[in-house]
Amino acid sequence: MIQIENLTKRYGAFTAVDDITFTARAGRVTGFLGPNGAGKSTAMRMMVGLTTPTSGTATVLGRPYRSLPTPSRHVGVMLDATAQHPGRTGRETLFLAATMAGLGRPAVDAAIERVGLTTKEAGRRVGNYSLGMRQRLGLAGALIGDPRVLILDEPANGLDPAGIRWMRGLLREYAAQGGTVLLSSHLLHEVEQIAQDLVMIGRGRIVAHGAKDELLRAGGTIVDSPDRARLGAALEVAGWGPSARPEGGFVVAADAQDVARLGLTEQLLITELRSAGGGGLEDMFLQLTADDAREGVGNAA
Ligand SMILES: Nc1ncnc2c1ncn2[C@@H]1O[C@H](COP(=O)(O)OP(=O)(O)OP(=O)(O)O)[C@@H](O)[C@H]1O
Repeated sequence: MIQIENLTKRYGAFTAVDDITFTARAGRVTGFLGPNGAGKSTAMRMMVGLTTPTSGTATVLGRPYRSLPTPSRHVGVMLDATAQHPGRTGRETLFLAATMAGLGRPAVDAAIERVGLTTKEAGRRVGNYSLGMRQRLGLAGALIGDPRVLILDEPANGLDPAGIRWMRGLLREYAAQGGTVLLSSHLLHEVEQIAQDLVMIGRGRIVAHGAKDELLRAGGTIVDSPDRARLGAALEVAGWGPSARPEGGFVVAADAQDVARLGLTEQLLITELRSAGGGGLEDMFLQLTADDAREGVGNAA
């Protein structure tokens, strides 16, 4: 479990992370989502003791990361997959990580196998790796000590669709066995498929968090009928704040079942009824972060 309480980081007058509080639970994959510059990396660096918070606390398995004995046996961390030494082979890189964790060659072999690098690839210099291979190597490094918590900054970056599917399987299985996974991304659809819980951050602040399914439901329901005028009026009366979609029909803040029931009572033929789903969440995400996207602005000098 990772517990973040009122965590804040200021650089001079600029607040990179602004009083965030959330918990990433064991047995779940938590997606940490936000546009570029939202404060995800800064928050993650504070979680693993690389950046000192201005105020607030971050604990992993009930303790500050820095006070964990042999941290990599408890928490697997991948913050920047491009930071690995280009002159070392993948195997050498992992051997160093294993040694620091007090482990030997079998742990290296197991990690290489777990992330699907071939023996030949593991023997190549990291400088010649593709970004996707570096991500796999980074993940192998994070997993080497068989930790109960994983903290991964943009782990899907550079992976092709097959690679993303593979990683999704690996992380879901890891969580299903009781592990805690916190992973960041600026791409909603990437996280949406992996995570069960979401924490959305914009301009250093949490703008929404909770179970993904609940947030998706909050994205609303799409409904349409050949008698749109009457449908619109009925939805309005029901108080579900219908908004007309350019492609036809309405998005409403209600469950599909409630909307279907309304159709029945009002004797309206419903020809489309579905969750706004990922689209709804994407809209919500963009709306929530629209004022907060800070691409190229607000950085402390
Ligand atoms: N050492 C620092 N000094 C000053 N500003 C910093 C420092 N580190 C980060 N920042 C600023 O804090 C803000 C948040 O950065 P951070 O890297 O945490 O965002 P992010 O959400 O991880 O973004 P991305 O998706 O682009 O990686 C940015 O505006 C960044 O420029």
